[in-house]
Amino acid sequence: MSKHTAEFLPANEPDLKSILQGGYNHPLLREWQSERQLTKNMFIFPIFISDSPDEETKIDSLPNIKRYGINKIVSYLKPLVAKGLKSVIIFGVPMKDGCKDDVGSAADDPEGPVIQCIKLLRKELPELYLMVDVCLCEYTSHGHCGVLYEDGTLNRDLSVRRIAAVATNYAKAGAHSVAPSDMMDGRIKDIKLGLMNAGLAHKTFVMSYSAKFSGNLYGPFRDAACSAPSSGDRKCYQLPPAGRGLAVRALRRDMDEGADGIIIKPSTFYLDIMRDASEICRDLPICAYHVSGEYAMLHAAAEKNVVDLKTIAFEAHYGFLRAGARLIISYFTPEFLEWLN
Ligand SMILES: NCC(=O)CCC(=O)O
Ligand SMILES: [Zn+2]
Ligand SMILES: [Zn+2]
Repeated sequence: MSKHTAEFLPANEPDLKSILQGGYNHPLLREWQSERQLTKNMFIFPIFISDSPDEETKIDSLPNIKRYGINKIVSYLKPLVAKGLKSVIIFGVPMKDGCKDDVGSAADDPEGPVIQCIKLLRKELPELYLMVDVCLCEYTSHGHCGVLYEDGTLNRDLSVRRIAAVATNYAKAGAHSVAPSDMMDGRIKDIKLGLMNAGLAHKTFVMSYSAKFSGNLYGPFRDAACSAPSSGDRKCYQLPPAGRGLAVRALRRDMDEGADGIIIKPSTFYLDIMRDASEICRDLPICAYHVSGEYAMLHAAAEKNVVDLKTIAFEAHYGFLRAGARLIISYFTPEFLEWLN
């Protein structure tokens, strides 16, 4: 061996698997290393529609997000659609005095904000895919997600019947997809039956919030939707945060009842459940819901210069893809429509 080549040889036996950096030293390589990229069509944007037609109100705890009235929503969404927004999830916020009752009649009031919004957006933005959240909490006087017995516990049968009726009425009004977030046992089956009876099952996507955990991350949403329960909490129907086994059972059940897609909510704190869902429900699209509290925390950290907002948002959302999600409900949607250009 010449003096010249010897200096290029490692002193010891080379470990050919030890060097990884050659695989990601260039920006293009870093893209090649991600199994999947974020794309605009994965994003579903939550919107809040109230029953005061001209409303446009900032929500202090939910940065950059406003509650809109029916006269304001089209002009807000139109530029986003032009930038590539494909889909929204609609939340109704009835605020008029006396509009809430014990069965949540305002949810599917033909003159109420949700039905009016569905009809308006179908007409004015026909290319936009409309998913509608189905729950009773925004519309009931007690603020719970179902119908209650007199002792305040949940009447499952009445709740599920009511929720199936609401979902069917949204589909009749033109919703492409209904997304029950109430967590009542057995509602997917009843919603599917309701849609079948109405002749709408073949064109309505049932997106189940299968694994929705109770916890401390929904505060800003409750400010936006005015939907905090007036007494008690939601721990008897939303899943306990440490209950992985319950989540697995809920995933299996909703899939067996005919769900077309599955939501895991919240997202960053529940990536293991997202991975479980992508394995258990591997034939269904899995959707991560990056909820209001997660979004607000990232904003708060960015304001304190603890993180860079864009970098941390990409990092969080890449996590969902890695865990197996194909869709993302995110308040960052307008930003990603810019960032993904
Ligand atoms: N059904 C929607 C929620 O309950 C809350 C979502 C959020 O906190 O963004
Ligand atoms: Zn609810
Ligand atoms: Zn909800």
